[in-house]
Amino acid sequence: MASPNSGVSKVLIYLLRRDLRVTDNPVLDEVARLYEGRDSGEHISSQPVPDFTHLLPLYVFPAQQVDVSGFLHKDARTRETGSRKPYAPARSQVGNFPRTGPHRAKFTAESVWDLKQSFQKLGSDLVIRAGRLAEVLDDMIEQFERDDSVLSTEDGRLELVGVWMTSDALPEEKEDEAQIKAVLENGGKQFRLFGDEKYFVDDADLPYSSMNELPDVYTTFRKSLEPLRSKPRPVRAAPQKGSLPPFPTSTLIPPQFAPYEIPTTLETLTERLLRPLDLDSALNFFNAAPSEAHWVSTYTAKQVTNAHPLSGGETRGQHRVQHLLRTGAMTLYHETRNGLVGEDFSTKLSGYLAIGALTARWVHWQMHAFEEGKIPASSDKEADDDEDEWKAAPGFGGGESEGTAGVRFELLWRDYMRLCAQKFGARLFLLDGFRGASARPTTAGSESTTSTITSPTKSAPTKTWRFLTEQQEAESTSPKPTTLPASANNAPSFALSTQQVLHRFVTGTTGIGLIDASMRELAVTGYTSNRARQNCASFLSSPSHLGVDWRLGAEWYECCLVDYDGASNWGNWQYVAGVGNDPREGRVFNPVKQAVEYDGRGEYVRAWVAELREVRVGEGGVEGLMGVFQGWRLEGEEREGLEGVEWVERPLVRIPFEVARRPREGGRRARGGAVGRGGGENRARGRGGRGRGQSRGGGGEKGRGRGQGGSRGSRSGSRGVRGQAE
Ligand SMILES: Cc1cc2nc3c(=O)[nH]c(=O)nc-3n(C[C@H](O)[C@H](O)[C@H](O)COP(=O)(O)OP(=O)(O)OC[C@H]3O[C@@H](n4cnc5c(N)ncnc54)[C@H](O)[C@@H]3O)c2cc1C
Repeated sequence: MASPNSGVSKVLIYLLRRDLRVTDNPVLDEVARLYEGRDSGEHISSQPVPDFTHLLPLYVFPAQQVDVSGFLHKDARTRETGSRKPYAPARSQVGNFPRTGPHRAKFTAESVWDLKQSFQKLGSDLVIRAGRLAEVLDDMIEQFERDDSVLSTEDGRLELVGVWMTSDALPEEKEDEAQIKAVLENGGKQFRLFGDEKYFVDDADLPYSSMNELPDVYTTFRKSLEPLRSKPRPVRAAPQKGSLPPFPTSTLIPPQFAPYEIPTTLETLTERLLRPLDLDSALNFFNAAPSEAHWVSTYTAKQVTNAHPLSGGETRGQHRVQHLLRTGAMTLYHETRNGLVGEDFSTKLSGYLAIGALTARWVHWQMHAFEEGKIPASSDKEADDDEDEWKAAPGFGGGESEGTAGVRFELLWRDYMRLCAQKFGARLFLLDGFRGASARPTTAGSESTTSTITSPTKSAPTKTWRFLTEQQEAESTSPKPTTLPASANNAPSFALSTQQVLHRFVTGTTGIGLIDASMRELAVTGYTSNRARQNCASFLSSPSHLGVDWRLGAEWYECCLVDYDGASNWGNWQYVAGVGNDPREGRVFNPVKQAVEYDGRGEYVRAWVAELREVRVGEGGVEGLMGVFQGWRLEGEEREGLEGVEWVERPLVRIPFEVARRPREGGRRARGGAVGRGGGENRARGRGGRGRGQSRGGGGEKGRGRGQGGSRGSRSGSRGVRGQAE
């Protein structure tokens, strides 16, 4: 190792993307190991070690994914190298939506800032830039190397020795990696890609010699890895103060290239990111967000709150895990996970996992410690380790519970989605999905799987889609309907363009309560539950409902979700749209039946569809809620004040659905459930049936481990429900 004081600082850049953490971080672990001269013989790679004296952690807001126009300098100055043309706004391909909406922009800013503070606590720092990744690095190298650079001062000079970064499974990120590699290697610098270790099972422990062997069915994949509790590798320790090489003299670090400038506080960073993202004016129904003043319920005093009020960052993510364990929410997860209202019905860890602020195996080991009766160690010293409180937590020291096992089960879904993305490459984004008969074999991006990928075992059934533009329609080979399906709509003369249908879908004005509640919640908070996501995805894509090109839904989710993760989002959309890895053909969610089962008091729908809050549902139980679940069914006095409301008068779809009385002792009825005739995806499995060996889907089956109707299911007792499809 060269001495830090030799005048020339040999700089290694650690370029961070979706690995925004210091704990359980393979790159930092390796850097610290080399810097400290530790050699346990466990080096991550056999590549030559560059001679570095300083570490420069770098995060770049990627201009193709995030609109960076808010960073434009108001008097864009021109440097000698010439000012660059500003980047075009980052928009999605099919629907032209902003690729990163306000919720994730804010969450990302918080995560980046938290990381910066963590590096500062370690005696280092994080440099923030904006642009295309390879261009930012290219510019930095050029600045480093110019002899006449204003950066070469009596303080010394920086010399870049290499760039290390974590690999990613998606094609766009792979392209970035290839471009960065080319830039580095042209300049004679080292480029090193580390495995992405934020997942549950390490790549090296998968029982496949190539991605071609990855099963097309999740259950088969899961079974090949059971028992899940024994699968994750140990976490890598967080670096300690002094264990990382020093941060280079900041005056020597090349500035952000023109015409952009980088804000210097979290507040301004967030403000600049949000500046171009004016979702509110596009969706001016936002005043429909639940507020206590509007919340009227004769059934419950529970107030509806934002289900995802969480801020970004590793520190907050670690707190969240500790909170879930300490309150028993993780232990009870199997009972609550299909909830729709509240903060703790599910873990809400997805945002932290997506951005790499937490790793799935870190979550596993926290649960493991808890299960073994040990207070999980947190790197956050502020956490209050009140021993008595921990000991009183449900499940503490009780071994693996149904709840913690359920969380492991879900975390593995995330692994599976990512491996599918790796296996099928760009097919993740194709209309006919993984199953696409028309898709050409793709070369997977992974270095370990460069072989040509064959089609999955099942080909895509022929589907009809409504497209947004004539051009998209012309480019597609599938048959296209021109109006909404008359049978479902029940109003054949009512023909809207796809654009109008899509607008009503994303603004939560379809006329189907569960869908509208979820789409409004998504736009307002950046989160909606898995149950609601499945229903919305099915409703948009199914030919018996809207039959719209599912990629538009996936893109809208990409825009809005705080927890957007390319593989999980597009993989789940494919799954529900019937072009992905769902082994069952033609499954359709009936959002009215689902509302009856999972929102049996109408709390969720009435929280988010403010127009329905005043509707009196009487004592009619589920029957009385039919007008909440489909506004057009409101009659007489119930309809007062809603005359002329477009989605009440002319819903996009009318779903025939009746509530049938059943003798109490007769039909099959699950705990708290409203179900007489069970729909396929929600069949009762009883408390104990956590579902090992049961088939369920990423976008689909979530009924395991809880009665049909779920912990928040209808309390309608002796009533059964009948409806179309499921
Ligand atoms: C149409 C659709 C789109 C989706 N888009 C995304 C997305 O962009 N990002 C994302 O993280 N999840 C996505 N999911 C999966 C799932 O809905 C979310 O992970 C979950 O709702 C997040 O809430 P949670 O953290 O409380 O989940 P929990 O129920 O607490 O689950 C724990 C963790 O397991 C993982 N997980 C759970 N279910 C799935 C699943 N089906 N697929 C992959 N991972 C899963 C998540 O990391 C989650 O944080 C999508 C699902 C559907 C049906």
